[in-house]
Amino acid sequence: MPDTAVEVKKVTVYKENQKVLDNVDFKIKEGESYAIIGPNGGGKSILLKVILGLIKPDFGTVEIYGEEPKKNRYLLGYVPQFHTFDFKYPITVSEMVLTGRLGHIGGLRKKYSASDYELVDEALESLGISELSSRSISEISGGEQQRAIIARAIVGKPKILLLDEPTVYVDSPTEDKFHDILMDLHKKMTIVLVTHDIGVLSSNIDIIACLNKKLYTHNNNEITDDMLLSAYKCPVDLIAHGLAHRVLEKH
Ligand SMILES: Nc1ncnc2c1ncn2[C@@H]1O[C@H](COP(=O)(O)OP(=O)(O)OP(=O)(O)O)[C@@H](O)[C@H]1O
Repeated sequence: MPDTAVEVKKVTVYKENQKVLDNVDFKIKEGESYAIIGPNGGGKSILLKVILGLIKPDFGTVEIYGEEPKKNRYLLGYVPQFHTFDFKYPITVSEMVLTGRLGHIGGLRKKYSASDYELVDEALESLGISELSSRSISEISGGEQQRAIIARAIVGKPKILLLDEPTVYVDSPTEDKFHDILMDLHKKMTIVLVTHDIGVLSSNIDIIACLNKKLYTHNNNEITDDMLLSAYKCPVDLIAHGLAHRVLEKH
């Protein structure tokens, strides 16, 4: 298997005649943790969907371990934005996590096997929520729901985990624990993280990029003034815990 996990080659995407990604070009090596920050509407969620193969670029290509995303989709785990989940749905935490195995039960079987249930137990344990397995998803806290979503994404044993704003709705003490969880997952898989929250971007993130239609990065974990100025189009100072950015000067 090639050691480049994700390769985004000169990708341009239009939505309603507007360019939302402009010639975005980068590689993520196997085992790297890659964070993408940027202003609202900058194209972060679209980029994740392009990597997942859910949106086909108008120009350019994406490769997951050298193949088009559709072919290697099973290597990807996806944690969508929290608000896309309906937590009023009457199922337990383990039933919700089990749905993450759906894409992996192929052929005529179409039934979960004992190993699917074992993988659910393993995922719940790695997220520290084993004791919640038989609780209803509507009756656990927001931070616990967030972990359940991540457990659902990793139960398919992905090699690459894509997370879209995983700390939204998570308070600061929970966020500290979330950070540990993220670093633990990073030992096992490549991480691609979209976030507004600079608190998550510790020194453990390998590469940080700013996205506002175009992608700006120095291929290291520094956020420099020129990256911010290019992406946010105004002088900004990123601050931790929730706020996307603080504008320093009138713009
Ligand atoms: N289905 C769609 N049809 C038309 N425009 C869309 C569609 N989806 C997204 N867009 C537009 O594409 C741009 C990028 O959207 P995207 O959701 O990727 O931004 P984002 O960086 O994830 O923003 P946020 O930080 O607010 O979540 C936005 O201007 C958005 O309005």
